[in-house]
Amino acid sequence: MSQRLPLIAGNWKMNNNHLEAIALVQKLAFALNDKDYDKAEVVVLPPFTDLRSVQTLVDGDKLKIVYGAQDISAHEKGAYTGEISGSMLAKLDCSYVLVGHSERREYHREDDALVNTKVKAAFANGIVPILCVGEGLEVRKAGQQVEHVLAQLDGALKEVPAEQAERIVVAYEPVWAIGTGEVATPEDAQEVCSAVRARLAELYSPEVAGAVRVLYGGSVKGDNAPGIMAKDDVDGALVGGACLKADEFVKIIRFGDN
Ligand SMILES: O=C[C@H](O)COP(=O)(O)O
Repeated sequence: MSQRLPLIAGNWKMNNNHLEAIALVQKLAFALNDKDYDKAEVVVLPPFTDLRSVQTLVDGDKLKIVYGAQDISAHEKGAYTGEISGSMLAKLDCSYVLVGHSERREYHREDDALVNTKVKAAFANGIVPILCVGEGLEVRKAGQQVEHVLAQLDGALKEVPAEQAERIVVAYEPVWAIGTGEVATPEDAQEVCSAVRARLAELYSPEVAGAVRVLYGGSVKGDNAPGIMAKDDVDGALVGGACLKADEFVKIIRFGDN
């Protein structure tokens, strides 16, 4: 049995203003109990404009909910209009940051080199990156998903030392399953998540590979979470649409237990 604590992260994407953020985190905190937090680390990833409100709420009410951001600048400071630096996120006590989400790769043309710089920027500021990888439909149809994901992983981890790599979280999100209701089967998730772990063992060591949490993301809901989470190399979920409703997110966090 793995010692890795499952991680269930809710990526709010561009949803919820700071007032709605407070309401959603309060609802979530009210619904969760100590048993839930023993079973999984619960993370929310709100938009930048919500982070200060979430920080104040989590601190003030001593909540066990952990939070982070959806992106980080590759730069530390300067004339980069619209960007948010790692040190700004660290000041807001962000524990995690998404890096290389497929929507960033698609709409903002982020490539593996930029993703690699962002991974390093996160670690430089004491923030754990949740590195997103995943193939599009054409790649899946060609049966090239493992090769594709491993190439993204290699690119993102270039020159990242083992003592940092062992803390990273990798989220396997097949692009064809994001927001489509088309969830990958537990076997599809296991195939790629186990390949990611094997590559981490090659790049670093079996210890690093054994420490890293590998998540699945893409149309995860309360009813399909238990099957996916039962797989050996799946250590949690990166949830989009279903994390916007507290009760559905709680179901995922409990993956099968009531
Ligand atoms: O970051 C989360 C993913 O993109 C999954 O989104 P989804 O659960 O709406 O498919």
